[in-house]
Amino acid sequence: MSEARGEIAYSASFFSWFAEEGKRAYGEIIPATSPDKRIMVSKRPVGVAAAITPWNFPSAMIARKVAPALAAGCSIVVKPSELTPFSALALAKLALEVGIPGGIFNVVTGHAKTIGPILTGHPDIGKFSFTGSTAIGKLLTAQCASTMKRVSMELGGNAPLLVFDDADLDAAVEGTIVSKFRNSGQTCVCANRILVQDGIYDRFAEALALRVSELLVGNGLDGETHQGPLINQTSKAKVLEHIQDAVDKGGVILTGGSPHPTGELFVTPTIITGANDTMRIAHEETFGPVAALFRFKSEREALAMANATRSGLAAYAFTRDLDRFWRVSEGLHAGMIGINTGLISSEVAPFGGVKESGLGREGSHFGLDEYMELKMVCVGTSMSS
Ligand SMILES: NC(=O)c1ccc[n+]([C@@H]2O[C@H](COP(=O)([O-])OP(=O)(O)OC[C@H]3O[C@@H](n4cnc5c(N)ncnc54)[C@H](O)[C@@H]3O)[C@@H](O)[C@H]2O)c1
Ligand SMILES: O=CCCC(=O)O
Repeated sequence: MSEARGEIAYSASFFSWFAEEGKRAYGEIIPATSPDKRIMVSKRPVGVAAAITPWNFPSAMIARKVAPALAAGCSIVVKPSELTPFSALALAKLALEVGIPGGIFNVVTGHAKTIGPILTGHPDIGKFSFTGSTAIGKLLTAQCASTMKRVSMELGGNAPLLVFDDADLDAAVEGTIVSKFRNSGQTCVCANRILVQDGIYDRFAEALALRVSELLVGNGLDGETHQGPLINQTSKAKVLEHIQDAVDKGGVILTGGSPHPTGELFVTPTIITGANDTMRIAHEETFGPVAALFRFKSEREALAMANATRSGLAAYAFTRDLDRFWRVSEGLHAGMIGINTGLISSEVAPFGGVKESGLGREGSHFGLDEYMELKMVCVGTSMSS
């Protein structure tokens, strides 16, 4: 319940922010190369936008697209995940109630493979924005090519979280909990690989395992609960497979490691030490409450391990060394870097990835540009200055 309340406040923040930012969609006057010309650039709405969104954060992932689309002057059609259609319908109903005219914010629920090609292939749709898995993102990007739509892709991650010997241990433990266990490990920016330097590894593992074993797993409607269920059986099976695979390849479970008795979709928050590169958890997004701890010796080795992935959404590092902060934040290949924090998302900051984690940004003034085109007007004039 507390996560859900947080998500709704987060969703609302995008509407407030973009409602203001729409006022600042300024163009430019550019000095021309000859005295008898004037050059004006304005920002225009890209036209009808379409979006397909995932089940995790079923309101916020829609708000991050609809708010800038409306601020830019676009109407939008959203197809939410079939697992969470009601959040989208509730948002559309609220839009009507606050006076947004019918037909501006539209929701279509139904069969993804039927609706998808219409949204990606319709010539009257100027912009397609997707949040979801990398595999589906690639498919939909290819579909958009036929009409050369503007595309935004917010895709999967495999975030590294680096803990250096000089880190504040308590801050690193708390930051890891926030990053790894938010929404029971089901966020695209969740730390997926925890890389810990040799000198602090054992102390960090012990302190993290203690804190994680104290997390309260239970019915999400109980106010005190920290960890709720996974979305479905497929997701739970994948999480348990990652745990088993890690154990088979030499990993040691410090806490958790099994389903949780609360209900059939629950997994006990898990810490695994001795993680290595042969494990599935090193290469695949786990999307569940499992933290695998890899060991490294040098900063150079840590950066090489962190960047050895085709994903590039978020990355985190815990250090108190100022020079290291600069080297690491510049050396990590990700669209978003958290230094000494596990929580990086907000409506004012650009959210998005590099490499196969996607294209484009949501939030901030960059997020508004995703729904606007530049139009240049070059004017001939008899005035020479
Ligand atoms: N980068 C981000 O901002 C961000 C945010 C949230 C989630 N994600 C990613 O989303 C994934 C989890 O969400 P998911 O399981 O819903 O992802 P998913 O890719 O399975 O589904 C996302 C959406 O695509 C639709 N879809 C599936 N197949 C389709 C097809 N063939 N044609 C058209 N639409 C299709 C689904 O119905 C759903 O609405 C994770 O990989 C996570 O990292 C990324
Ligand atoms: O799951 C991805 C979105 C979570 C966030 O906005 O921080």
